[in-house]
Amino acid sequence: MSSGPATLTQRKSPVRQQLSDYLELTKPKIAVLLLVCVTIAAFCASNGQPDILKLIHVIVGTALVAASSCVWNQCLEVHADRQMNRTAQRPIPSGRLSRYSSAMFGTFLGSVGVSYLLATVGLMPALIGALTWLLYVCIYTPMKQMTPWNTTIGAIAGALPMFMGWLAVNPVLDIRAVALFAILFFWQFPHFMAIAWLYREDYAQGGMQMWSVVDRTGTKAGIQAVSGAMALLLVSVVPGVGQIAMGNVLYMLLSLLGGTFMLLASWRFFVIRDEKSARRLLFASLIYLPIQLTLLVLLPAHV
Ligand code: HEM
Ligand SMILES: CC(C)=CCC/C(C)=C/CC/C(C)=C/COP(=O)(O)OP(=O)(O)O
Repeated sequence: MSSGPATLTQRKSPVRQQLSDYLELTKPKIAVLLLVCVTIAAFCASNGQPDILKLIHVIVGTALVAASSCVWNQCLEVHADRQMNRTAQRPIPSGRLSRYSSAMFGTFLGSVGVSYLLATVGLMPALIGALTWLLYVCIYTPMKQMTPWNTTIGAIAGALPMFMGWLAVNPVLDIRAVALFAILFFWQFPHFMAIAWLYREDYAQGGMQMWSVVDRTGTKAGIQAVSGAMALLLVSVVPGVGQIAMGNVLYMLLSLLGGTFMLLASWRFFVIRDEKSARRLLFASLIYLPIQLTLLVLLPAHV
């Protein structure tokens, strides 16, 4: 006799389920792109030749601290996450993991991560890692319930790991380091405004004060996306300035092209504001960033 759909679907063993729940808590997809950014920053800071051991250390340390911050973010947002379709099935709100064990896991990852950075790549990357953790967990996370300006703070936390990658291999931040930070900072506005629009009902349900919630017409989210994309276009050209070389000219031209592509997708979203234009903008943002980062490593001759 058939015992129903449970026999048809492959269930994970309890141990595998727990492991995948702990992994899910760390938001691994965001972490991967963040670690690509850290790697690019280390390449740019060392004219394409980073000390490989230091690079590995900063990647491992940043991964641990970023994972910890994501775990703690979810420990603090259980009630809101339970109200939102997108997040209700996460390990803590769904009851698969307890808040206590998750908090212990997050604390463990964070302490090991900061100590590891301190021991392997020095004070500054460790300090920025700890500061980023505090900004994301203690300021951005509660701010989401208070004001739409939360995204600006979240974007600072999202962009600071660029400095961690840079400082792991070069003690001096220069204009290119600031440009890398600015590229990642401004990129987050089109990236997130598309998401904020797509999930506006969810965010409202969870009490999150996003621009798409406080202004239900979507005009303000659209303006934030377009303004972010404009600033992104401008700052993305900066790393090519400084030398008249073939690579630099090509870098600037391709950056202008990529920036225009992001600006057009943001503008289209601002004007149309429907599901399709928002999905396209989100997709464009996820394609644009790795390409722009690759250009940064390959093309400009560094002064
Ligand atoms: C204000 C800052 C940011 C906010 C509020 C934000 C929010 C989000 C949200 C809610 C999603 C899930 C969308 C979905 O489920 O359809 C997402 C996806 C994603 N974000 Fe962000 N993000 C921010 C910054 C960043 C940064 C700094 C990175 C990495 C450099 C990043 C990388 C990604 C990636 C790779 C995805 C797609 C992964 C997936 O499908 O789950 N984000 N972001
Ligand atoms: C080194 C270190 C500590 C790095 C951490 C930086 C980090 C994880 C940046 C991500 C940026 C960000 C605001 C993501 C969205 O979180 P969200 O809470 O809005 O997403 P959610 O609604 O899906 O939970």
